[in-house]
Amino acid sequence: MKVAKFGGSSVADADQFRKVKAIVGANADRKAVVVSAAGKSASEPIKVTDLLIQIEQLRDRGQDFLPVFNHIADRFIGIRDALDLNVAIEDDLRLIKSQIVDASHDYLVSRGEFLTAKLMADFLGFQFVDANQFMIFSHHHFDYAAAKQHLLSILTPGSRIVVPGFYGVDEHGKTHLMPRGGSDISGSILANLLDADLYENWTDVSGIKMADPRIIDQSRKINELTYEELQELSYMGISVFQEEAVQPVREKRIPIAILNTNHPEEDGTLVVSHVRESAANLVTGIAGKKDYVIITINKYQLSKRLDILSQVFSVIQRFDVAFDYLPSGTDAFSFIARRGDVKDQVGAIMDALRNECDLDSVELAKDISLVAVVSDELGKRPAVAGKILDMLDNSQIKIQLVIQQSSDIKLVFGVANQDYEKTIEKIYRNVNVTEKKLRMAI
Ligand SMILES: Nc1ncnc2c1ncn2[C@@H]1O[C@H](COP(=O)(O)OP(=O)(O)O)[C@@H](O)[C@H]1O
Ligand SMILES: N[C@@H](CC(=O)OP(=O)(O)O)C(=O)O
Repeated sequence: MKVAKFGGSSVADADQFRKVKAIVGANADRKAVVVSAAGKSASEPIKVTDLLIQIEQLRDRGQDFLPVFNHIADRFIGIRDALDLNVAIEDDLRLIKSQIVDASHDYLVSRGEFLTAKLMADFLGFQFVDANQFMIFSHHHFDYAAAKQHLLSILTPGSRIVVPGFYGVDEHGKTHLMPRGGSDISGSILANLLDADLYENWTDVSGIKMADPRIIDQSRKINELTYEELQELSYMGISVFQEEAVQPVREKRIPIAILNTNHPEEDGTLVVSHVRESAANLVTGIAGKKDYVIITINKYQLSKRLDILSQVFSVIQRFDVAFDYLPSGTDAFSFIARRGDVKDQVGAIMDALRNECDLDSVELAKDISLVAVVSDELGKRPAVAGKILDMLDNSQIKIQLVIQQSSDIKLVFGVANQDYEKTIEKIYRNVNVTEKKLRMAI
């Protein structure tokens, strides 16, 4: 059997619902469907999830949230009426409206998936199974054993189900929201629980492109890639698949197919444990994110000074800042974090490091982008990394740092924010032009 997850863009309006029905109806193996909340469409510039977040913000500021709520309600009633469904969605909307004043963040923001799944279940003629009946989290970890037991008690032989993505329930019976993009995780967990043969992830692009299609027009599609490569690309910013959604299917070696709801006839991307020789490229994908800050700590023979390292870490711990990378050398190490995670604490962190730690110097670099080149080949053939560095060396882009972990499949460059798009473009064009030459040279 297959688990099919449809993203926000695939369920944004009645026309998209019809496409989903055609896809699901085309293969009887599609027995479990997971949906996100209605997303952006030509006439709807804001995802329902973001509208729900707006409601929460307005509520917390004591402002009127009803116009935003009414807009959401009209969207769902509009889809219901356009599809001629019998679901009494007004009852659900009335209940949600009455709960807004006291609702938790997780409960309120999860309602988009709940309402979308209710409509989709009716439209497909499938059983609606609420995620709070079996997506059980215990102390922030997913409880596979309990979840499977609950799910099996709900399913009847031959049942076909629709499940809302993005949330589950915690050990206290409260709604547990996953990170943004979390319906991908729900689908992956469901595929694991049901031992699916395939996890289909339906979105608005025909597979994963080698580089962000918003930067590289007509970017080449990745036909096959490994779970590990996908995880690295997702971590580094491709929004098409949530990073934490890889592990549940990887564990059971369930392949993932990334497919296009608007063009179901097109081949997508297949994610597997091992890529066929004929499908492998020297560089699988390029991804990145803007707006990092880098704090570099310098101290003579730092690698031998555990006392100093512990002073530094106690400062970092006090500010409770998540970091993405921690490259180190003999006399220095850098602490690389997203600007959003550091917020406005950078000045205070720098002061604390200078005042409380016995360092030679502390440096700060802001407005840095990280660009990652991901490929299984990097681990196998280190010369590929050298060739890519050569290419950038000739391109007038100032590389501020390079990170390659030993057995890694990823090479990360730090560049100024203003060089972000140019760096991706340079690597993309050069890799494509020289792929054949590189193959011969190595
Ligand atoms: N390398 C890439 N390949 C394909 N899509 C990408 C890539 N990087 C970023 N994207 C973006 O990811 C989007 C799909 O993800 P998302 O918006 O989460 O879809 P959905 O609404 O289906 O969940 C695409 O529209 C595309 O703009
Ligand atoms: N609706 C949630 C969860 C999700 O997975 O959405 P999407 O499939 O549209 O990325 C979000 O916007 O984060």
